[in-house]
Amino acid sequence: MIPRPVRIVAQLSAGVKPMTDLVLPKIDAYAAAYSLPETPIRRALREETERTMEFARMLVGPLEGAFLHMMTRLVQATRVLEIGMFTGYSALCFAEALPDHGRVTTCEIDDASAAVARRFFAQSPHGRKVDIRMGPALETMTGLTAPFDLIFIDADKQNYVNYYRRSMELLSPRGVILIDNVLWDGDVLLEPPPDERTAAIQELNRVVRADARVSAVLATIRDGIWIITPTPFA
Ligand SMILES: C[S@@+](CC[C@H](N)C(=O)[O-])C[C@H]1O[C@@H](n2cnc3c(N)ncnc32)[C@H](O)[C@@H]1O
Repeated sequence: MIPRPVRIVAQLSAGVKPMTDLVLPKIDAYAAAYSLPETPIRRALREETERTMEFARMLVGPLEGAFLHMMTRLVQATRVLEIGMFTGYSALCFAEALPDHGRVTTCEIDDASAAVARRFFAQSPHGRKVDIRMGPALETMTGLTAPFDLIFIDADKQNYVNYYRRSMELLSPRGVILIDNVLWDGDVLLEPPPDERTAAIQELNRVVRADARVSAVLATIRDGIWIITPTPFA
């Protein structure tokens, strides 16, 4: 068990900060209400996370969760890689969308978060599809073999460019990379960047924009999500 101060530093390094809402909460709630519904087990996980965990806002929530579920189906994924599991909400979104033989490999460094995730995965018929890899995600990614159909990057911002580069090596030719928080609460507009994490996200956005191997859309869902396919813009 990682001691609590270390755990807090780990979570802070994931890039938590008090978010304002780029999208009005009532608009987000409206969009979520008209989208794929949140399953009862995910709702219970979200509510427990909000009650018991610091930085519960790291969890993607119902609307982005519906988006992740839809993307998993659109690319007909069987192998999903997630960088940054937290209490397992987004991992469950993927698992629920995968066929029976599908698998989510998810990376996490915080034992307390993983303990919550394991408890909820055990209650879900889809939980057996989730393979948790504890430890620094870059090290885990080094040991993984391609191809993954969908890769979701949602961990420490300072490593975003490294995660993106390794993801491009692991991605299936028909796959998609999704990267979360790439508007960083609007701070991507600030020049000079106020801190290292903002600078890291600005750098990632420049790297993706300049990458001639991919087509990419920076979608303004929640805190901004890159949708990237390994197909050059013709
Ligand atoms: C934004 S949260 C993930 C939220 C999750 N995707 C969800 O929607 O429920 C980021 C997570 O990444 C983890 N993390 C931070 N640095 C990491 C690293 N180097 N390797 C693996 N996990 C890391 C943190 O402990 C945290 O739980």
